[in-house]
Amino acid sequence: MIEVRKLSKWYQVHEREPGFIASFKSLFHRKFRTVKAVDDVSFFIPEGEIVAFLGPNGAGKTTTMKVLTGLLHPSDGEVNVGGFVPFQHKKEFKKQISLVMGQKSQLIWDLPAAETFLVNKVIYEIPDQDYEETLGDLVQLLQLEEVIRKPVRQLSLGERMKCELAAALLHRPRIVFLDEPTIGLDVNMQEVMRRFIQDYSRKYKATILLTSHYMADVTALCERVLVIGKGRLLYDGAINQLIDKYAPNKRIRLQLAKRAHERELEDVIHGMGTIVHYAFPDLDVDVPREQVSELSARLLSKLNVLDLTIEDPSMESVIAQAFEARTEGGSAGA
Ligand SMILES: Nc1ncnc2c1ncn2[C@@H]1O[C@H](COP(=O)(O)OP(=O)(O)OP(=O)(O)O)[C@@H](O)[C@H]1O
Repeated sequence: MIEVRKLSKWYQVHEREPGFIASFKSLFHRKFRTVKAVDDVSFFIPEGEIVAFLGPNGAGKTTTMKVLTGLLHPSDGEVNVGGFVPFQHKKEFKKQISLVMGQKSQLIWDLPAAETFLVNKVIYEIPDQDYEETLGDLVQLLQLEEVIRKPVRQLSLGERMKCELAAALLHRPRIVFLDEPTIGLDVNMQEVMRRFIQDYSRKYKATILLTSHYMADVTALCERVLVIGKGRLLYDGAINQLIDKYAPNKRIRLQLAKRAHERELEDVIHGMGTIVHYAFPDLDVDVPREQVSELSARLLSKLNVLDLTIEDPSMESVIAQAFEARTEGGSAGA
């Protein structure tokens, strides 16, 4: 469904030195530098799969998505999306895909979202009956009855993002690219979006490639992840294996009611975890995932605890570990 073979995308960046004279000279002698945003990347995503595309800032995720949606021409390599070559801009191709960018809006700011929906109906030539049916579904699933009648500028970020998704999915694309769809949303709204993305993929057998900096999005939606760093594909495989390999621990954070000596704490932890921070009343302990419940129970029974929370490592730290391991000489793939 999405086939990427040895894709590279380079940008030519104009190098300008600071200062007026240097700027003036650069009008006549332009210096360029090549940025390899995507470098020899290959992967295949079959129909109906939701895959996360992860990597630190500037890794090349958005550039890859732009090539896959036909917004950019590849510098090298081949790309096939749903049977089409994206940069040929075939009308049929546009009807099959959608790109949602959490930080960019396609909605018309001063009008209600319902008006943008009508514009999209015309652009994508959606038949009346399909339009009514899909719109009804989207409005119901995303609880948009009231929201789509207000001017977009009056909407909250969460309401606007729901409308962005609805606008992008009205033509029922079979392949959806989601660039940070939950960015800036509160925890409840992130959950609503995740459930919706999952339902949409199931209902329409849609293939989804998504980027997100939130670990919860990735673990809830995807079994497979692609990790990219400095334009190179570092990992392509199961998220569980990525986490087992690069994030084997969880962090238990405690607030103690009574001061305890560090030696006493070590006795309670009993080699099951490692104290990473202790400044009364706060205590942080890293523990292998499989021992989280046993150690939590032990800490609660042996210490005077006011509060206990269990945290996953951030996606950034998992990726940073994968990146370090790869630059020390690993290879992409589980
Ligand atoms: N239009 C452009 N001209 C020149 N360089 C660009 C352009 N767009 C992106 N780049 C560079 O290409 C590299 C990859 O950028 P890209 O936006 O694809 O990364 P990303 O993984 O999506 O990052 P983020 O998570 O910050 O969105 C970066 O070094 C960026 O500065």
